[in-house]
Parts: sequence; structure tokens; C-alpha cells
Amino acid sequence: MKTVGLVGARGHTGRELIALLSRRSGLGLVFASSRAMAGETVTSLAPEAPRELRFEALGPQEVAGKGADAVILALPNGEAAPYVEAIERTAPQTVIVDLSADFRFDGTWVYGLPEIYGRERLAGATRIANPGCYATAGQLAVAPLRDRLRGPVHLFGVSGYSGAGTTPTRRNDTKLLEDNLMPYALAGHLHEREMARHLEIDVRFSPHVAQFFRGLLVTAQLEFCEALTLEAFEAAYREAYEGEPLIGFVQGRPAEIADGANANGAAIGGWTLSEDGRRGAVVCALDNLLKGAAVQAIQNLALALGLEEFEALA
Ligand SMILES: NC(=O)C1=CN([C@@H]2O[C@H](COP(=O)(O)OP(=O)(O)OC[C@H]3O[C@@H](n4cnc5c(N)ncnc54)[C@H](OP(=O)(O)O)[C@@H]3O)[C@@H](O)[C@H]2O)C=CC1
Ligand SMILES: CC(=O)N[C@@H](CCC(=O)OP(=O)(O)O)C(=O)O
Repeated sequence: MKTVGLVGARGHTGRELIALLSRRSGLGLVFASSRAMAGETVTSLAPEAPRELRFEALGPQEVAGKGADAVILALPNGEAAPYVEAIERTAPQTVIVDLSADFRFDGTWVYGLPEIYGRERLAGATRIANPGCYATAGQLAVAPLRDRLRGPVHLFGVSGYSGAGTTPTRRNDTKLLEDNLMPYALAGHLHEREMARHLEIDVRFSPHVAQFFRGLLVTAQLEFCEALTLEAFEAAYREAYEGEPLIGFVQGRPAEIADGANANGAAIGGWTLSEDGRRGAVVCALDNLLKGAAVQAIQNLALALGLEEFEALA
């Protein structure tokens, strides 16, 4: 049994991680940090949690001192560094999976999107940066054709408001979101930069948030160097993701929010071509809290620790 600590456990992704960890035979949650819920039983938030566990308000040094085999950081962006530094000092062999964006642009960390960037670098890794939710969907929607593209790819994204976390903002204000669709960060969104860096292509990303809680989709508009047939367009995805248990295909229509929400994997579909075959569109839907965050973190952790990647996921 490998021991796992969870920092930021009260959050939307933390809640999902507790449930996923409870279904893993080789991983045991041994501490869960939350300032707001310190002292309360973890089962009060997540019934699947180990019954004896209580939330603790743990600072960086206390987290490092716990000596867990792995620590998952599920903190807001900008908060991870003190925990990483404390672990580097006290227990550098600890596997860290960071769900925030803080280390996704740091080449000394492994960027964990196994279906695209492979599993070799994740085996035995101790520093893993977990991709963002839109970034996961957008990269899954583009990667199979990234060497056949002309010009920037245009990605339109819609996410449920759980994507904005539990800290109140306009983007998770259900009153403002009622009967509404909220565009935001329409140039230079962090995920735009993240996808451009890892796919090594030019990306234009337009995120929106809606009044449903979870799930997201990204519609990709692609221009090709050479015209494609519809068969070739679709075949590129089926070949790229052949044998991937968490990548499913929708036939006869574009993927929709309902195809991804609450699912562990991603759903891809809606391959559409312009008349001349020089432009195409495709949609990827997933759950921002699952394949967009917690499921992917568990995949990455399992690969780092040499455990079965898809136990209780596929
Ligand atoms: N939500 C999503 O769809 C996705 C989120 N992510 C990323 O994952 C991370 C977690 O996301 P999410 O669960 O939504 O975030 P939340 O805001 O829901 O949860 C983060 C938790 O961290 C704790 N926290 C906040 N600030 C601090 C701090 N300064 N020190 C210690 N603890 C703190 C809070 O709990 P308490 O106050 O009780 O300590 C809070 O509940 C973020 O970096 C996010 O960007 C990635 C992919 C998808
Ligand atoms: C609706 C909403 O606010 N969504 C978030 C997605 C956050 C996420 O995926 O996490 P990272 O910031 O760690 O990448 C956003 O667009 O910033």
C-alpha cells in the first residue's frame, strides 16, 4: 500500500480525489488538509473516506513531515511552491502531483497527459504537473492532427462553474450564471499558453462558463496543410487513441456536455469538413473534475508508483 496525502482536500477536485483514492487497492489516503474543515471527519465531506481520518490544517512543513509516499496538491494556482519546497527539503523522494498550473511550464516537472505524451517519463517520476481541464480537452481534440495543421487552431470552450473552484468569483456565481453564458479571458488564457507550449502549435482559445455544475467541451476549428477526406480525419483520432480506455468516440454527432459530465474519460466526435477538405472541426467533451483533473492525477500517480493505471477508472 502506498500512502497518499491530499492538500486542499475540501475543494471540488479534492472531493473527487478522495472518492477515487477510496477505490484504489494500492493507494491509501493518510492525511487530508483543509483550513476551513480542520477537525471535522473527512467522511463528513466524502463518505468514501477512511472513517478515522479528520481534516487537518497543515502547513507546508507539517505536510512534508508526514512522510507519505505521495502528496497530491489540489490548491488554487499560486499556492503550491511552499509545499514543494518543504518536501524538497524534508522528503525529496515523495511523489508530488500538482493539480495547479504552477509547474506546467517547468521543464523539470513531467507534464502528465498520458494518452498524448506517453507513459515513459511518468514511470518513477516524483514531480508531476497535472494538466488543466480545458487544456486536457483541447489537446486531446488537436493532438492527432498537430503535424498537419496550417495556422493557429481556434478552440471554443464551455465549462460548468465547478471549474472556477470554491473560492467565490463571478465565474462560479450561480446567480450571475442563471440563463447566462459568460465569456472570459478571451486572449492569453493560461490554458491557451499551456496547450500552445505542449502541443508546440499556435492556439487561440475562447473560454466560457455556464450555469451547470460540471462538465466541459472544447470545439476545435483546424486548418490543414493538405485537404483531408472525412474518413482520414476521423481515422487519425481512432488510430491516435487506439487502445486508450479513457478515450471514447461519439458517432454521428458532435460530443456534447452530457457525454463527458460525470464520466472518467473523454468523448470525441463531430468530425466535420469544409467543402474543400482544407478545414475541419471536432469536439472533445470531458468532466473538468475527473479526466480534467482528479482522474488524470490518479492515472499519473499510478504510473509514477508502478501501479495499475486504470484500476476502478475504465
Ligand atoms: N475545478 C476544476 O475543474 C479544475 C481545477 N484545477 C486546478 O486544481 C486546483 C484545485 O482546484 P479546485 O479543487 O477547484 O479548487 P478549490 O478552490 O475548490 O479548492 C482548493 C482548496 O484549497 C484550500 N486553499 C485555498 N487557498 C489555500 C492556501 N493559501 N493554503 C492552503 N490551502 C488553501 C481551500 O480549502 P481550505 O480553505 O479549507 O483550506 C480550497 O477548498 C486549482 O489549482 C485548479 O486551478 C485543475 C483542473 C480542473
Ligand atoms: C470556469 C473556470 O474558471 N475554469 C477555470 C479552469 C481552471 C482549471 O482547469 O485549472 P487550472 O487553472 O489549474 O488550469 C479557468 O478557466 O481558469
